[in-house]
Amino acid sequence: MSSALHLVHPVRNVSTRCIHTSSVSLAGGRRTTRKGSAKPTSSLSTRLAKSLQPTGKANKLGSLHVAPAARPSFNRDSAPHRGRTPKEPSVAAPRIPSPIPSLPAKTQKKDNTSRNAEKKHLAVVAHSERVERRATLCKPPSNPLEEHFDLSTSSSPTSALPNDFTSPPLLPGLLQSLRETLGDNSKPTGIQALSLKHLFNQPESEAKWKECLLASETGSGKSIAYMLPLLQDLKRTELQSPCSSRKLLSRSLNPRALILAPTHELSRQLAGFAKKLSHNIKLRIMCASQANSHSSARNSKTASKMKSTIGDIFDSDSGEMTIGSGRPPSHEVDLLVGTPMKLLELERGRGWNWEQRARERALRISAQNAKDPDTTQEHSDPVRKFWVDEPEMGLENVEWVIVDEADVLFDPDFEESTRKLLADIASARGQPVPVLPTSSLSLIQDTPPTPDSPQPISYPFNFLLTSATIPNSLSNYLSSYHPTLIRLASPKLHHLPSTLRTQHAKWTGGNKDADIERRIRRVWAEDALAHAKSALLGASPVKLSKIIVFCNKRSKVEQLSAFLGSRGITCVALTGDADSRKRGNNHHLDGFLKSADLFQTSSAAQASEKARAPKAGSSNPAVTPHVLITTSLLSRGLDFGPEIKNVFIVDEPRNMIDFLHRAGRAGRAGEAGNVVIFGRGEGRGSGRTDEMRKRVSALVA
Ligand SMILES: Nc1ncnc2c1ncn2[C@@H]1O[C@H](COP(=O)(O)OP(=O)(O)OP(=O)(O)O)[C@@H](O)[C@H]1O
Repeated sequence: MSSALHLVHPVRNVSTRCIHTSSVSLAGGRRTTRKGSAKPTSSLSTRLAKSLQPTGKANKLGSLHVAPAARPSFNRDSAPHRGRTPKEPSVAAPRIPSPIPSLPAKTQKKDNTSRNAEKKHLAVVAHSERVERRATLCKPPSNPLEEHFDLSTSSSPTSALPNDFTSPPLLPGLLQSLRETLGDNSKPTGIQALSLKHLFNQPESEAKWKECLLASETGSGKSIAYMLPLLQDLKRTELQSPCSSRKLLSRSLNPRALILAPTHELSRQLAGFAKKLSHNIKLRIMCASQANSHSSARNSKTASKMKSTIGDIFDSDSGEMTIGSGRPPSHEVDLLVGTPMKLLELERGRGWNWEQRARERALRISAQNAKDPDTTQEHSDPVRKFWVDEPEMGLENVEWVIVDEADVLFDPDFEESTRKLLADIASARGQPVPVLPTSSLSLIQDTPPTPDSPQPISYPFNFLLTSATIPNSLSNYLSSYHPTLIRLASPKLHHLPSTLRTQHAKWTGGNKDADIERRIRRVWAEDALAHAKSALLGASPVKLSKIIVFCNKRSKVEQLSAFLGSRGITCVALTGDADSRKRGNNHHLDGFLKSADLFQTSSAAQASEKARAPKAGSSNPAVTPHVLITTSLLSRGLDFGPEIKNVFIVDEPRNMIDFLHRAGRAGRAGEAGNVVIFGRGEGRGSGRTDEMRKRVSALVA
């Protein structure tokens, strides 16, 4: 290949010039301007052929000497479109002397030898063009995703990976729960096999603690990949050190492991999943994720849930936790799941940051007043009554921290809380680490270390991060501060799941909401057809698909929901501040989330089991919501059920990371799914749609 190209390139340059005689300067020939405006005495190929005539010198085809590639004098596109500014300034190419002086054209007669040479030359040119075309087609396109993803995170070697959950041996109870959840014949996915191989052994180096990043495409089972080593280790250490030998701790809650997640919904789902997996090994799992409700003890659903979990440290009437009672907790919590903010509140005390928030607010207002003195605002905080309380959680026992959706928790919105919490755990365990100034993470560049380079951070606990997307900022942060961290990545990282089909839908130019409605009805019409076919074949019935529609703005979510409602399509519309999110459970997503009842008490589970039994109208989209409209809020980590076969992306996502997570709510765990991307077919905005299409195709596995 390479030798062919060596031969080809000089010829290709000549041939290109040969084709565009209208626009180039010919090496050693007359300079032509535009087609027809000059009369070259012979074509370039003819003259080249002439130059190849055997002259007794070593100018045979095998050692073709062609003038080095001369830069075209102006852009190819500029000549036929007169009046347009050429993209590049027109620079006259230097006249390059022909390697062989050509014979005067008038006096030269074409004899047989020269005709043969010309034929040979034309064959070479044609061949070189073919090779060139093929090379262009085979060349990998420059990846349009480079600006978002760290594409250097290569997949981990997949040789000699366990292909069964029994190797290395899982605790029998854990294996049993896993089989109850996934089925008897389930096999580990790629990322789970990597986890089984690397996270079940003690670290080989002197370091006591594991540091690892688990990265694989959406829906590939990362939760199990980190929960198995975590739950197994928690149980193993519990068996090795019975309760009686543990330290008496002053706080009510003293978890041994934390899972951090960006939303309450995800925290609840993860806690439920961990609970199900640890059912047989009897670990105590708790979700600290109260919803975004007003901070008041009375409203706290978390408190009542905690109460039922850890009994007598709660006031039986008010549902409040009894703080500072001096009594050791009657039950310990092994694993606590929550958002970084919620966990900080438990650890530092509710309202720990209100003073700081008030200061920041005062600064913001005075800056605003300085800018616009006419609209002077009050500097002092309005009188607000918060329920401020003492810390409730101790971190001394924490031996595992899992950062789920790590790229979000280390992005500017979350990084401060995440790093504060990690630093607090390290301090509580007697090994303080420096806390970086806010927002410095995103500025870290992947540059060689210098004396001023950041010092690596070594946390005194097992530190696992996981995500389906590794942006450059996270990758650089990890390289700088956690250089020894192991990166385990699946081969399909930064690709859409292979079972997910992408479709592009064009706006008709009229009412966009009506376009969306039409597309929804088209999905259901296809379901009805498939159902009719399967009924004919006696196969199992096909259910009406459920659809998630992703918008960018709250107002759009509300407007679309109202429109579809008026057209007889009942929807669940969910935005960040929706009241339904304040209830402290995931019931607002019932019918969409997979196993939404996992973490409920048994009576609640029975109730929802009853509620899930097919009812009259349950397949009627006018009665039971089959469409969930939301923003990127729900695009992260949530495991939607297999009924979610379609994701509609109606507003262009902020970036391709966002796109990948939105699309990844369907096509999970090997289920088939479709992602429909809406965009303009022509006119204004169609350029962006084309760009999007290009980027999406780069994500298709
Ligand atoms: N080995 C397996 N065999 C079959 N199903 C599995 C297996 N592992 C996980 N699953 C199922 O796959 C689904 C997706 O798993 P999970 O939510 O952990 O994916 P994820 O990689 O964390 O996705 P995301 O990146 O969106 O957070 C779950 O319903 C889970 O039960």
